[in-house]
Amino acid sequence: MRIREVHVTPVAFRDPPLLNATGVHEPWALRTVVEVVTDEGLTGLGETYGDLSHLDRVRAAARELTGVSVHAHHALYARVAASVGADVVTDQHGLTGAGSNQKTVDAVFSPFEVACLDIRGKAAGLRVADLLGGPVRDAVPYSAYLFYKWAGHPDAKEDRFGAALDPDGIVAQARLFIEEYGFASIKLKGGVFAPDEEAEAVRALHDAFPGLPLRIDPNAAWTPATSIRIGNALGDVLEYLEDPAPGIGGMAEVAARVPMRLATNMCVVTHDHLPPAIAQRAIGVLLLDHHYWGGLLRSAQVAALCGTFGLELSMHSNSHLGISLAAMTHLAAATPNLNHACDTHTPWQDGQDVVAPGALRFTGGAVPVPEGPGLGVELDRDALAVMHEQYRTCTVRRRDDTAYMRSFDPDFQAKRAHW
Ligand SMILES: O=C([O-])C(=O)C[C@H](O)[C@@H](O)C(=O)[O-]
Repeated sequence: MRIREVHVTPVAFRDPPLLNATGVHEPWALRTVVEVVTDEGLTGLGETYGDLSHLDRVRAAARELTGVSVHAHHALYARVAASVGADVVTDQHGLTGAGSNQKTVDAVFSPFEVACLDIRGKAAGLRVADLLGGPVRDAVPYSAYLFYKWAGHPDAKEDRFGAALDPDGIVAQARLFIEEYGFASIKLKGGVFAPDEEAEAVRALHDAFPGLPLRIDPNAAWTPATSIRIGNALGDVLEYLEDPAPGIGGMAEVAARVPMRLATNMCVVTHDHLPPAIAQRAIGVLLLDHHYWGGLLRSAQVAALCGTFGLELSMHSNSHLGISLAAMTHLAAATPNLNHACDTHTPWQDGQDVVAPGALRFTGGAVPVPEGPGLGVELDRDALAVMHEQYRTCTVRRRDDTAYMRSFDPDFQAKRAHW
């Protein structure tokens, strides 16, 4: 079964004013939907980032894939690598990679690989989780992914989540998420306010939801010294501390002096980062992400490596749509050594999606593995057209830590602490 054509469609959906260490989420989140169509008329779906340089690379790769078998994983990878201008190399363990361009190639390859697995599942009447070795859990637990947040942009309609700018606001947001989705663990995106204020919010969550596993992720905005201080102050409360300080060296310094494991989706994001991170004992938990680890099969290889080296596993997310949620759920369901609830931005989509409703739902904070063959989700073409039109016409597409944030609150930058 060979690839006959590939459609690449950039889309935009409303993203609320969530705050993180680099600024505020755009009013629009950008994604790219990939449809791979075979000579037998089967279509597979993939989803990836929507920024322009990545989109250009995905489009260039798409043009090179006609005629490749959907079963030819390595040939597909080689074609994508060539389109990015990288040579495929095989290391002493037989693992293929793309040398110094590997991170770029892996990210471009991912949506095509997911789409081919979707097709292979549809052709065989099997779920993607079955193709990955079979699910070891029927439903995948996700965490309540909390953000400090403005109430809403003055130009946008008010959203139902309201503002969260202090511990009370964060606890109220958690309550909403838990009531609606049943989440049984909580992650707070930090790096926005002073570390001690954020630690106070974590304490408030601990008091409000005793027993629920908690994490905070300041996206490497803290120095190692601050990370060590906050890590020790929250030693009795955190399940893990995510990316407190920058770099493998910084993380290793912190890891040696705090009681909990450190997790990352920032300092270990490609194969080359694993040996130094393991040698320096910089991390205890890897946040897997098939969007940049090169799709589902390559992520499963990384998961196995983590098992070998005693690293625990969780899963990372950026703003995403249902195709990615389905892919993440199949991967997590078929990963025996996944130890922690996965991240997802799904609640922040607030119902906007390119997949038809019904196949993906949260129950008790978990998403049951979709039942249909392949990914088990269908494209909603009307929604795709609307979101593509939004992409074509939306104007503010870039994070701007000054102008856009000042449009919410002229004093915001002055209020930001320096750590
Ligand atoms: O560290 C993380 O979890 C992320 O990088 C996920 C997202 O990019 C998060 O920071 C966000 O959406 O602002």
